[in-house]
Amino acid sequence: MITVTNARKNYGSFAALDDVSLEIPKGSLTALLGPSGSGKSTLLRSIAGLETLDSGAVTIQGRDVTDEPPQRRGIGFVFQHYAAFKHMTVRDNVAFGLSIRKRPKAEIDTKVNDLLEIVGLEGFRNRYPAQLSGGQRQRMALARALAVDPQVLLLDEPFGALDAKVRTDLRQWLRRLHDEVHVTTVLVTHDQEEALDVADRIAVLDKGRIQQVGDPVTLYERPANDFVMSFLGSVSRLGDQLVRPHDIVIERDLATALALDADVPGSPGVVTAVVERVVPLGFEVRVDLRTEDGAHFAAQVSRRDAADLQLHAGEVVAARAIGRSSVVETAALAI
Ligand SMILES: Nc1ncnc2c1ncn2[C@@H]1O[C@H](COP(=O)(O)OP(=O)(O)OP(=O)(O)O)[C@@H](O)[C@H]1O
Repeated sequence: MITVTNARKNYGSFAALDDVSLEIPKGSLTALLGPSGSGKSTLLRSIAGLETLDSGAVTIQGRDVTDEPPQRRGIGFVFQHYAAFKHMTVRDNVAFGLSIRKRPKAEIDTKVNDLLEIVGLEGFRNRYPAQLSGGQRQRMALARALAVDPQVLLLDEPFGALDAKVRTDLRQWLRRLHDEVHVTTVLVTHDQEEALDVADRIAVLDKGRIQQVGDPVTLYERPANDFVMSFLGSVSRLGDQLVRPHDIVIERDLATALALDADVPGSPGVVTAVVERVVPLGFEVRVDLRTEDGAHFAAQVSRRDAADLQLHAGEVVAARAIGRSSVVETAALAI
């Protein structure tokens, strides 16, 4: 387990970490998720010992490491842009940490072979970093970080510089790797889909503060505040409520919508709006809407519902939200 207690870090008068406390369970894959400048990297680097906290404490597996240098914290670190030794082969790059610790050659060979297999680079051991793709370089970086059996693996946007397809492949690969090696892993990302996809737990940061910590389902279904809700997925604003575009049911009968609305306590009520666009998104259809007072929002419905409803631009609809994180229903009124 990693604990961070009351961590503060200021740059001048700017608080990059503003009293952050966090527990990262042993063996978990925890994502630090937040927008640019929210303090994710500062928090990760403080766990690594690459930043010194102004106040607060960090423990790793029960040991207070607040005043320990990075090399004594038992961590492996992978950055967005991996600084590989260009003149060394993949094998030597992965072996580096073991070689400087003067491990016996046979042990190094076995370990490096195992790691290259785990990261799927067995056939690349004699190549140089320049002869690898970006994704392969990041996998080499992970093998190198894992070589010294770290207690904790810290990843700062490790796939941030890669294109979308490689990113998606690598995050699924990282999840499988984690299930295999079980090393406590902390992943910094600004990509909510990446966090929801790979992490067991997500800590959402904004303005140097933790907004919520929980498993992906809890954060998505029961966000602690509007910031978390908006950051973890698209939202529509209906009246003064935030709702997920998915949580919208469209009917063509306004009277039914009003009757349903009356049954739901806490509903923000029926909002009438004009359909602006009907956008096919593959499995689903997004319906862009505009309320009478000019506010834009979107509903997302299944292709089948969209086909049944035969919605067209220009029609007046009535949107109904029954709760910020529960089902929202929209009734359409043909004109
Ligand atoms: N060495 C520094 N000197 C001054 N300000 C800094 C320094 N390092 C970080 N900051 C500031 O602290 C804030 C938090 O930075 P941090 O890198 O932790 O954010 P982040 O959430 O990781 O953002 P990003 O996703 O853009 O990397 C930012 O506003 C940044 O400008």
